[in-house]
Amino acid sequence: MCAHKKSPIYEPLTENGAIALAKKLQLLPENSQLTCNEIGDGNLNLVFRVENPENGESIIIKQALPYAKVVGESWPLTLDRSRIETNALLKQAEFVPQYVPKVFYSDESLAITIMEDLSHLEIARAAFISGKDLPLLSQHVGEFLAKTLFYTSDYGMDQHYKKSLVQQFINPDLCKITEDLIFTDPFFNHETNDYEPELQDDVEQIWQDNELKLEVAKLKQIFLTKAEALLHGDLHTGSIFADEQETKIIDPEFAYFGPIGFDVGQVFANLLFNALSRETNKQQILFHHIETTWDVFVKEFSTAWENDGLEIYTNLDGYLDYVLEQIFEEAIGYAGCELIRRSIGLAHVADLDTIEPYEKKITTKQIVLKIGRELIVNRKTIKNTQQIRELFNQTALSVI
Ligand SMILES: Nc1ncnc2c1ncn2[C@@H]1O[C@H](COP(=O)(O)OP(=O)(O)O)[C@@H](O)[C@H]1O
Ligand SMILES: CSC[C@H]1O[C@H](OP(=O)(O)O)[C@H](O)[C@@H]1O
Repeated sequence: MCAHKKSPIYEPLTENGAIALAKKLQLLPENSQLTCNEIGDGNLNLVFRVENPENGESIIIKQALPYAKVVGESWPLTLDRSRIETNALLKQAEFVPQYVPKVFYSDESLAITIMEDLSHLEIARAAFISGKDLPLLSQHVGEFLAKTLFYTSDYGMDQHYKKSLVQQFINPDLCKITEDLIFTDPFFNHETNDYEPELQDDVEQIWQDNELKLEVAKLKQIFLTKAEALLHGDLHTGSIFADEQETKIIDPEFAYFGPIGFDVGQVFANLLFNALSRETNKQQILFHHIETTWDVFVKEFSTAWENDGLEIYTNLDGYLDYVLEQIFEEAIGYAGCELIRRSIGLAHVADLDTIEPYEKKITTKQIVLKIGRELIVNRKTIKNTQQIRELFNQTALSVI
C-alpha cells in the first residue's frame, strides 16, 4: 500500500475546526452557535456533523485520514480516496440524483467532502438488525445499480469519454484493500484474519480447498482486469441510508472501473447476512429484497440498453442476455466471497457479530461459510435469485 505523501496544508479536523470551516465557507451562518459531533463509525474516515441548533440546519464534513482508522497509523492509506468519493458522488448524481447525497463542497488538499446531512434516515444495516422492513430499499437500489452502472459502461457511455473516466478513477490503494481483504487473505493463513477459535476447523478447510481457491482466483482476476463500469465498490448495507420512502447511497470511496457483478453481489451478500441473523419466519423480506434488487436491475438496465445503448452491438439479438448472464454469474461469485470475508476476515458485519447466544453465532457463521463456498463454486449453475434462497435453506438445514 502506498504511503500518503503529506500535503503541506493537510491536517485532521477537530470538532472546532469543522465548525470554523463550515463558517468560513458560509455553509452555515457565521454568527450562530454551531455544534459539532464526530459521528464516523466506518473503518476509514472522520465524519463530522455540524448543526445550527437554532433552526436544525446541518451539514456533514467527511475527511479522509492518512491511514485506515480501524487499524491505525501502521496502515497508511492515500488521501486520494476523498477525491474519488467526491467525484463518484458527482458522477452518480448525473444519473440518479435522488439516491445520493448532494455534495456542497470538496477540497482535495484537506481530503474533505462536504455533503447533505442524511441523519433523518437510518443506516440500512442497523434498520434491518432492529427488524425494520425498508419496503422500497430494493426497488431503489436496483435502479441505482442499473443506471449508474449502465451509463458509465461501454454499453451506454461514449467510449472515448469512458476511457478518460477510467483514468480519473484509478484507485489502486482502495482496490488493493479489496483484493487483499476479500479475495486473498481469508483464503490463506494471513495475520489480518479475525475469527472465533471455534471456527478453526472450518477456516482450515477453506485454506486447503483448492477447488474453491481456483474459483476465487478467477473472480479476483475479473476484479483486477474487467473495467466494465464505474462501480460504487463497497455497496454493503452500511453504505445505504433509508427509511420507508427514501434511499440514499453513501461512501463510494472504493469506486473504480470494475465488473458490474461486484456491486450487485455485495448487495446480495449483505442482505443474506441479515436473513441469516433472523429467525426463519422473519427472513422473507430479505429474500424479497434480493429478488427485487435483481428484477429491478434487469428491468432498468434493459430499458436503458434499448433506449440509450451507444455500443453498436447493443442492437444485436442475444447480446443483452449474454451481458446479464455474465453479470449474474459474477454477482453470485462475488456474493460468496463477501460472505466468507465478513465471517473470518478483518472487517466483520454487525448482523453476524451481534447474534446471541454465542453458540448460535458460531453455527450461523459456519452456515455462512458453506453458502459462500457453494455460491462461488456453483455460480455457473445458479441462474436466478430463487436458487439463492434454495441454497440458503438447504445449507442451513445441513449444518443444523
Ligand atoms: N451524509 C451523511 N449524513 C449523515 N450521516 C452520515 C453521512 N455520511 C456518513 N454519515 C455517518 O457516518 C458514518 C460513517 O460514514 P461512511 O461514509 O460509511 O464512513 P467510512 O468511509 O469511514 O466507512 C455512517 O455510518 C453514518 O452514520
Ligand atoms: C480496512 S478497510 C476494511 C473494510 O472497510 C470498508 O468498509 P467501510 O469503511 O464502509 O466500513 C471496506 O468494506 C473494507 O473492505
